[in-house]
Amino acid sequence: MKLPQAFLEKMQDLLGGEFAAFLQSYELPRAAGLRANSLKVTAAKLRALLPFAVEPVPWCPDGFYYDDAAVRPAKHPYFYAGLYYIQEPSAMLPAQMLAPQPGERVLDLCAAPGGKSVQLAGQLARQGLLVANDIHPQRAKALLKNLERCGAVNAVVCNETPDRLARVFAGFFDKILVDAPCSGEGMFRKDPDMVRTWSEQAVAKYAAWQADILRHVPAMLRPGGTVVYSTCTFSPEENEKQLGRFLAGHPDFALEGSERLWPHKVRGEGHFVAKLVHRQTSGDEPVPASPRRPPLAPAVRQALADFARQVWGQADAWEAWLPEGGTVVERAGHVLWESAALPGLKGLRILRSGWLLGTLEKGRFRPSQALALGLPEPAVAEARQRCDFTARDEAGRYAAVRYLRGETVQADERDWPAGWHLVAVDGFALGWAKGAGGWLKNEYPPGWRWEDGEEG
Ligand SMILES: C[S@@+](CC[C@H](N)C(=O)[O-])C[C@H]1O[C@@H](n2cnc3c(N)ncnc32)[C@H](O)[C@@H]1O
Repeated sequence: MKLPQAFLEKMQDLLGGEFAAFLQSYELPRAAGLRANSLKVTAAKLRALLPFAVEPVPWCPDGFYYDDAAVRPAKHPYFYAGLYYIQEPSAMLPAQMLAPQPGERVLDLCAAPGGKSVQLAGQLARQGLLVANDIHPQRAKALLKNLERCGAVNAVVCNETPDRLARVFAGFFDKILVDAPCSGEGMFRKDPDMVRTWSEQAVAKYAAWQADILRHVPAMLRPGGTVVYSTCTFSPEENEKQLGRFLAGHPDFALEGSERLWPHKVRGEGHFVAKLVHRQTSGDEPVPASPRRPPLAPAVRQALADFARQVWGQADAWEAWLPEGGTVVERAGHVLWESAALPGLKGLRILRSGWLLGTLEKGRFRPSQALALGLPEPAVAEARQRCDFTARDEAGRYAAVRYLRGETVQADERDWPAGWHLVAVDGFALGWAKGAGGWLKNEYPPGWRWEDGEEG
């Protein structure tokens, strides 16, 4: 790989005697990883389920290496069921260092496409609140889909600038992750395009962007809160020097620790991660008040009850799936569960304010893809109207892939009752199908489908 001369000179200065080993790491294949989604499966269970070999990532208990020359984990029904997220192993460290606890309020400020957001949602275990934001509109859409696929029910997805977020979320978050845009020097092996766009001016430009993003972080943190700052680059201007300037301007913060992951020392790409804690100097400040949410209209409750009776045989089954600490609201035909902790979001660009359960069509409830993928395990197991696939044998796996492609549902030949059926693979929800005339109609949404032309 041809690397820019100015980059090599900088790295030689930075690494001294280790420079030769660092250069040699560019001759080695990059490390590929995936992480068990703890909202759906434990790492041990995933390892037992996967039809290919994986090895543990030392710094992340849910993380695994796989051989990307031999397997394509994104082409498996379990990926579509959200059992794992494909993530570069070093990128698993920032959320580990932030270590949110269930019930906390967490902001992922630069979140798309969402690897770390999904990890944070797993750590929160359906309790508390995750606000996942990205400034780029298309990337924010990808973030939403990844969070939905992984069943992150307590996540709010925004497409905002940090300063506009800070106006709404003053003193709100227990923990904030700033996975900053950067010059990507640590990704040269994974993404050779980053080499082409690298220049010393680019490093300076990113350093200025990062400072501008960091500037708004203290205002959103509660007194005594924690911030993790991470990049996938080596340049001190974007890492230690960046934080040095931040700390000089914010004496109420302290650096609790930092780590550099070097590709010649670990099985992973280059990363920098630092943890900053706010030294509580004043009492807790009041967090923004949540707006009162009107009670759900009786007609909406009835529509939910009719749907729940159809799928689970019980009208109140829907209340059991909901996470604690929130309410169901209806907005312009969209039925959502929202966290009670959420302040008023007026004026912000919000892609999703909570868990989209479904929509109302002519007074009837139509379940969303996010509902299927966010259902807790018992709700999947207890669904009476359910169509099961298995990925444990080739024929079953092929039938599941056909469903994911949006083709005719290849279910066993029984007389399928009318109404909604939850579709699952080996006990994990994939989506919905609808019974009509004894058959099942495929309701897997077009934007989620297994792409044509790809093997099953
Ligand atoms: C390194 S990537 C984030 C990767 C992500 N955390 C993950 O794990 O998938 C940086 C992201 O920051 C976003 N970004 C850039 N400037 C931003 C800003 N001022 N505010 C919020 N997001 C920003 C970019 O669109 C990009 O998606």
